[in-house]
Amino acid sequence: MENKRRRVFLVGLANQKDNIEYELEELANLAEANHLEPVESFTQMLERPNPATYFGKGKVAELADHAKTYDVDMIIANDELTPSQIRNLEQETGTTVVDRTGLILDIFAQRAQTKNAKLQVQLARLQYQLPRLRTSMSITLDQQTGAGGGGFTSRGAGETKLEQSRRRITKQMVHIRQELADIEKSEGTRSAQRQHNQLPNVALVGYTNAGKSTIMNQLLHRFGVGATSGTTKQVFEKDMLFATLNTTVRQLTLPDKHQFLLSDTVGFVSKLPHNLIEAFKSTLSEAANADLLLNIVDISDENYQDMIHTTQETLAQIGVSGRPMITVFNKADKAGLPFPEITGDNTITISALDTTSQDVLIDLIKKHIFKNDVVVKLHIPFTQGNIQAKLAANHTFISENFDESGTIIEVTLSPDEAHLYAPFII
Ligand SMILES: Nc1nc2c(ncn2[C@@H]2O[C@H](COP(=O)(O)OP(=O)(O)OP(=O)(O)O)[C@@H](O)[C@H]2O)c(=O)[nH]1
Ligand SMILES: [Mg+2]
Repeated sequence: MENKRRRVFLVGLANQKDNIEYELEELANLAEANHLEPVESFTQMLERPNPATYFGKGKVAELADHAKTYDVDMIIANDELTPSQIRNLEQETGTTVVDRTGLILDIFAQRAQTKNAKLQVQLARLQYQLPRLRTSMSITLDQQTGAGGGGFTSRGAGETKLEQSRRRITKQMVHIRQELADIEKSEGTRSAQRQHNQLPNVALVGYTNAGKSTIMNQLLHRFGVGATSGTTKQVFEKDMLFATLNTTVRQLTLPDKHQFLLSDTVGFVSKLPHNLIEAFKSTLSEAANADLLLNIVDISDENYQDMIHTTQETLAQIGVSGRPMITVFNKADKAGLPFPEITGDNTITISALDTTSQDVLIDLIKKHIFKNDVVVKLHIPFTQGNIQAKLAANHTFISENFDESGTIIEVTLSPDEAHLYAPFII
């Protein structure tokens, strides 16, 4: 019976503000990503969670009944619960209770590949576990076996043992923070180099599974380092939640020699755990520092409006606000919508795999990041051939003529470059 998936009951509170149907659908997807089988859901209209039992008193009894009727192995709550809410609910229902945060942390733990991502997830998990050491029947979901219970069952442990566990976890957290700081130091150097490079920075952000990595790969394939020889390194893309956990930054060079940096980032989901956001802050700084955000939206998903809302909320949570943004409605092929199509200044509908879509997207990106570029005429004396060579390496000239003392070049420059070459402008 090793492959039998555990049956879970999804429970949540509905209020005026949130769209509970969508959130429960999301929760079901998260559960499935964790190899669990959602069998039923249960909601209560309640503006605020009951501090002791999450649901109101009468509802808890009803929930206990339902849990028996449906013979579930686990109850999953749509919000992050306090340690005592988990304990009380488990007592009254006789069933293991896991919350949304625990579920998301477990998915992240499964997905983490790089050392950085592994450390970040581990830190977030430890932070989550620390106040819950004694409270849950089973905090970790054992992915391999799909069996109930896991590493952190310290219920009934003596006080000293609990103290020991707390101390061990705190020590581990200090250690991980140190390791992360070391990694960041070396990466910080890299990003400082990039800043020196002064290339515009464009970041792909958005809901998980929207197609961010696919777009990144398509553009890398055409304009990335090694594109001409077909040796571009690709990022991981897959039809699953949270395929990407670490940020990848790459340089793109367009046929007109314009260059910019493109970064692929971790996807969002509503109520992304606070601990994860904290742990992933340095990873997400790429988006925070971007000159332009591309908000990738899966237009073929009927909940796409909620997903846009989730992305906006998460960006605000990580402190990204007021950045120029293009909304990219992706997967138009799947949605049966015409593509590519531009609406206004900053909305575009595309299919990631379609070359024309990619071209139109690139043009729109260029309009934003190179909008302050100016066309100038330069007179470069023959004695300064090195300057002309440098310009030619990074620009396509609009025109090139000669007089008796030098070359007259018409070219598009960024404001910084225009400043740099000011002595030659005629
Ligand atoms: N039909 C269709 N499928 C697409 C398109 N773009 C991406 N996909 C598919 O959508 C799935 C998810 O794509 P990813 O690029 O991994 O999505 P992501 O936004 O990077 O997801 P996370 O890393 O989990 O946040 C993959 O199976 C892609 O092949 C598209 O334009 N049309
Ligand atoms: Mg991805």
